Amino acid sequence: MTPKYCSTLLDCIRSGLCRHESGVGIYAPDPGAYKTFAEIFDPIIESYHTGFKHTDKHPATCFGYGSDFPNLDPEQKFIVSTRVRCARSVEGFPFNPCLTKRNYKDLECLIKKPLRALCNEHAGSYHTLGCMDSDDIQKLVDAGLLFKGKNRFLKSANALRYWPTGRGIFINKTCTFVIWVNEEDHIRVIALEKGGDLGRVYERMIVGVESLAHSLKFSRDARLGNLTFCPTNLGCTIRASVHIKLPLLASNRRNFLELAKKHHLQVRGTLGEYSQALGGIYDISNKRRMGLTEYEAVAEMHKGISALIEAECEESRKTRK
Ligand SMILES: Nc1ncnc2c1ncn2[C@@H]1O[C@H](COP(=O)(O)OP(=O)(O)OP(=O)(O)O)[C@@H](O)[C@H]1O
Ligand SMILES: NC(=[NH2+])NCCC[C@H](N)C(=O)O
Repeated sequence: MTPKYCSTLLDCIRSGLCRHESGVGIYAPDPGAYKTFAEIFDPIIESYHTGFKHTDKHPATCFGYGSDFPNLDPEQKFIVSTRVRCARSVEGFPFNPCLTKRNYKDLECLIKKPLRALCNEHAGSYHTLGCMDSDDIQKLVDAGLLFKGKNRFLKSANALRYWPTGRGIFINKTCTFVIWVNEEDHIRVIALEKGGDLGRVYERMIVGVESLAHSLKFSRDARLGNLTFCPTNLGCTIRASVHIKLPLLASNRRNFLELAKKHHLQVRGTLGEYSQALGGIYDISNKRRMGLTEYEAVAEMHKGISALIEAECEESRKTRK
């Protein structure tokens, strides 16, 4: 059992036991679980975040500068939109399965406070899920701005208790910066926009998460980096993605996935994890988040997406010959 919250191994693996289609199938009910059940978590972490061994230590935070990343698709031929997100947990609170109704309310209150101080392009408003109109919720979900409520993996992990208590979304005026509260993680900081200007989107996310860090203390482990509910999000927690059309490359699915894997990229469908590609639009992002700084994770994605675009252009040259 974990020291403070008495979480058991069953609490960790419940989602994998219930959902055999799981890719990972394990969550940490509280931060202590990563140490108490290291024997089961470490090999999973090592296999997901290729290259991060159980003897490795995650590096210190280094965001670097977005301006180092040139627009991935200046002619707007391939990329529909770009999004970068990171996750944070508030120190002193466990993760979803151990949170009480009171904890959810307290967390929401704590997180809401610094949001009022966000200014300029980050300025916006917070909406608590329980007070939102169902049509408005659906519109935000359809626009890819809000989490889908009933995620079967989260449900089987006991992570949807007291829903919608304490859950909510902060949105800026241009819908290019959002913060999710108490969904899978306590906090998800997300920046997104149309086109392929990864540097600009990343910079917007950095300013957002750094503003929150002025007033909130995040859970961090000396070896694992930022602590998150799912082991796939530990470390720098960054997922930098593009919605992209690569019709020639994607027509040979095996080669497409192999090339993506070579660049440590993950391919998802248009509507997120476990969805299908609609109209040939894929969600492609960096896969690993441990053993790399934030900057290195974004750089890995930038390099990989550039390589995929180059391969698509090469296919196009071949078909023209
Ligand atoms: N590049 C992108 N442009 C626009 N929308 C995006 C992009 N990438 C992801 N999205 C949208 O973000 C939403 C959330 O996606 P998804 O749940 O797959 O990933 P996530 O929020 O990063 O978290 P997790 O990896 O924990 O699932 C979806 O609606 C998806 O369509
Ligand atoms: N959103 C996430 N944490 N995704 C990664 C894992 C999702 C799910 N638990 C699985 O094992 O497939």
